[in-house]
Parts: sequence; C-alpha cells; structure tokens
Amino acid sequence: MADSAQTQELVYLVTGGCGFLGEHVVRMLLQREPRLRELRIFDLHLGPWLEELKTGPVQVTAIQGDVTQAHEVAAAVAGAHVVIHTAGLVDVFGKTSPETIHEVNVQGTQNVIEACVQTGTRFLIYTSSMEVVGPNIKGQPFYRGNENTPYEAVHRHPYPCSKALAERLVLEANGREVLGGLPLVTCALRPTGIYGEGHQIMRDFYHQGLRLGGRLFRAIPASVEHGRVYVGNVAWMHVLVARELEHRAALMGGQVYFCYDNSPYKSYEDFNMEFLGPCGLRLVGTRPLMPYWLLVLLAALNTLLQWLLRPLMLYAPLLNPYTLAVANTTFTVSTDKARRHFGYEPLFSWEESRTRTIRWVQTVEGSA
Ligand SMILES: NC(=O)c1ccc[n+]([C@@H]2O[C@H](COP(=O)([O-])OP(=O)(O)OC[C@H]3O[C@@H](n4cnc5c(N)ncnc54)[C@H](O)[C@@H]3O)[C@@H](O)[C@H]2O)c1
Ligand SMILES: CC(C)[C@@H](O)CC[C@@H](C)[C@H]1CC[C@H]2[C@@H]3[C@H](O)C=C4C[C@@H](O)CC[C@]4(C)[C@H]3CC[C@]12C
Repeated sequence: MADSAQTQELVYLVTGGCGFLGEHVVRMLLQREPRLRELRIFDLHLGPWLEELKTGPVQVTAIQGDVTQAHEVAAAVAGAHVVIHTAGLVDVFGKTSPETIHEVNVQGTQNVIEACVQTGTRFLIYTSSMEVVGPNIKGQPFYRGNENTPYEAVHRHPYPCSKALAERLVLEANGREVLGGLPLVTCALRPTGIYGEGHQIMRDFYHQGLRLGGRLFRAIPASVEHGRVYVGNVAWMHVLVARELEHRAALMGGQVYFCYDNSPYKSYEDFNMEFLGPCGLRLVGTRPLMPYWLLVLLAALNTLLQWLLRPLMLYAPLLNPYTLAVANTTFTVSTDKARRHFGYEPLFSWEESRTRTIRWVQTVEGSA
C-alpha cells in the first residue's frame, strides 16, 4: 500500500463481517484505522446494525454474498487493498454437513485467495483457529504452548480439518504474484476460544442455566485449562496485522500467530462462570457430578437423537462426543510472538474484558 498514513485512501474488505468476531473487526477498523476510505462488509447474512455505520466519514459498503461463489468473491475483492477473511462455518454441533463445512471453510478460502491474485489485492489476513493445532484426536494436552511447540495436530472432525486445510492454503499462497506483478502477503491468526459481546455459545449456556433454575452442573474437572481470548483483543490483533503487514512483509508474510491476552487460564465452565455468576447463575459441584463414562454415553445418545430427529427438526445440543472431548482436554497458549513481530499488546485488560462481557450477558433476552 502506498504511504497513506495521513490520507483516507485505503479499501478494506471484511468477509464474515456480520458475525460475532466480524462485527467487532468492522467496528474496530472504523474506530482505529484512520487511513480507511471504504470498508466493504461481505456476508451471507447482513445485519440491520450496518445501517448505523453509514453515517460516518468512511464509505461502508454492505455486500450480501457467498464465499463459495467465486464470482461474488472476486467482485467484492476487486480494488481492495486488504482482505480480512473471517467468514466461515463454526459448526462443531452437527448443524451442517461435513461437505458444507468444507465447501465454505476451504473452497471459500480458496476463492478469496484466487480473487486476491486475479484482482491485485496484496494483503490477506485469515482468521484461523487454535483447533488447527488441537486438541488432537488422541486427547493430548497442549499446556501453555506457543507457535513453535511440537504437537501432533491430528484431526477427524470436519471443522478443525477444514480450518487446517484453509490455513495451509493461505500460508502457501504467500508470495504468489498478483495482478500487477507484486507478491501476495498472507498471514493467519489463531484465536483460542473467543468470548465477549455477541458470543452465541455463551448465550446458549446462559439460557440453559435459566432453564435449570439458575444452575449449571459441572461436567469437566476444574483442572482442565482451556484458552480463552476476548473478542475485542482478537479484533485489535486483526487491525494491527492489517496495518503492519505491508511494512513487515518479510517477517510476517506466511506466518501464524496465536491470539492471546491476559484472560486467566481456567476450565471452560469455570471461565464462563466469570460472566454467568454475576448474572445470577451457579455452577453446581466442585467436581464433575457425573462419571466421565456417563457423559460419553449421554454425548453418544445426543448424536443418535440428532440423527433420528433430523427429518423433523435440528437437534444440536452443546454436549456431543466432539465437544466433550475438546472441553476435557487442556489447551492453553502462552506466547509473545505477536508482540515481537508487530508490537501487539492487548487493547482490553482482563478486568475490562470481563466487565464488558458481563454487561452484555445482562442484556441477553431472559436475563433478570
Ligand atoms: N468463536 C470462536 O471461538 C473462534 C475461535 C477461533 C477462530 N474462530 C474463527 O473466527 C471466524 C469467525 O467466527 P465467529 O465465531 O465470529 O463465527 P460466526 O458464525 O459468528 O461468524 C461467521 C460469519 O461468516 C458468515 N458466513 C458463513 N458462511 C458464509 C458464506 N458461505 N459466505 C459468506 N459469509 C458466510 C456468517 O454469516 C457469519 O456472519 C471463523 O473463521 C472461525 O473459524 C472463531
Ligand atoms: C457440555 C459440556 C461438556 C461443556 O463443557 C461443553 C463445552 C463445549 C461446547 C466447548 C468447550 C470448548 C469449546 C471450543 C473451544 O473454545 C475452541 C473452539 C475453536 C473455535 O475455532 C470454534 C469454537 C470452538 C470449537 C469451541 C466450541 C465450544 C466448545 C467445544
């Protein structure tokens, strides 16, 4: 990108810009990227909130489109300086078929890459996932690891398989010549479990607790640590990478970075209670209330029920064999690669992240 620190002349495209993370990336760009002239938001489902963004100095262009449709992607990418590709199917609950997950997450990403090459967009940031690494099918813990920690990343589930494939496509595309003869510069960010305003799974846990009389029942040992990162800090990391990728292409191009902040290491359930507790819920049990084999049985029963009910309705509970295995396997990161490579520091402290999330849960339908 030409030096445009003082002028508004850059065009950004955010795919999945109406999703949980995407919306925070969009809002963060409008707040913290002064060089923006146009912000394109590409999504299968456009949110009504986009209208409120069209009153500012930046041209906000909402594009309803499907990343699986190459021509729609190419039309949206053409003329953009930077693409932040967050669009994807985050489905570990069996809501969609493995084929659809692959089509959106892998083919959709390939379409974005080819659109950059064909139209001359030089900077592509991909929202990958911790699940590209693990937990693996052997349930091996990843304890406060970093981007270089050896770990056998072996997956069977369609979602992590699709994220791993897509990430590899993005990293391998680094250096490809784009229209105009300059090289494509790519980078992949790997958030751990994102939390914050708009997190659907947190909303689901909250509603489950309300249905159970204000109680949730511990299923996972408190000793199983699960990495979590605040959505505002993930969004900030995306904005920062997009800003620094041009000037640090040799260092950052083709690299992966875990998304991290100062959120505490806790079990998935205990971490959720940091927000659900102040909103009136109680986690029953200092140890899992059921033996693990019974949870395995219930998870398998949920899979059977999902299959039997599919012709009538979508039954997609939080507990299934995959979510149980992931929840029950320690996976936490401890790294400073993003700080070393592009000066990332979390924008929001743990206290701020927690307060913002609690305030959001308090606005969730059904809250007291
Ligand atoms: N939520 C997490 O904990 C987490 C953690 C790590 C990585 N990620 C990654 O972050 C990205 C965003 O995740 P999220 O949690 O915000 O999910 P989300 O479902 O809230 O957002 C995904 C967005 O992509 C859009 N989308 C889906 N299919 C599309 C298609 N075919 N064409 C165009 N748009 C499409 C959806 O409409 C949605 O707005 C995903 O790539 C996900 O893998 C999420
Ligand atoms: C019913 C209990 C066993 C309960 O504890 C299950 C929790 C389970 C739904 C979540 C536990 C870990 C979560 C995943 C993790 O945070 C990382 C992810 C990567 C990201 O790219 C997508 C979301 C997810 C797969 C996330 C999904 C929910 C959990 C499995």
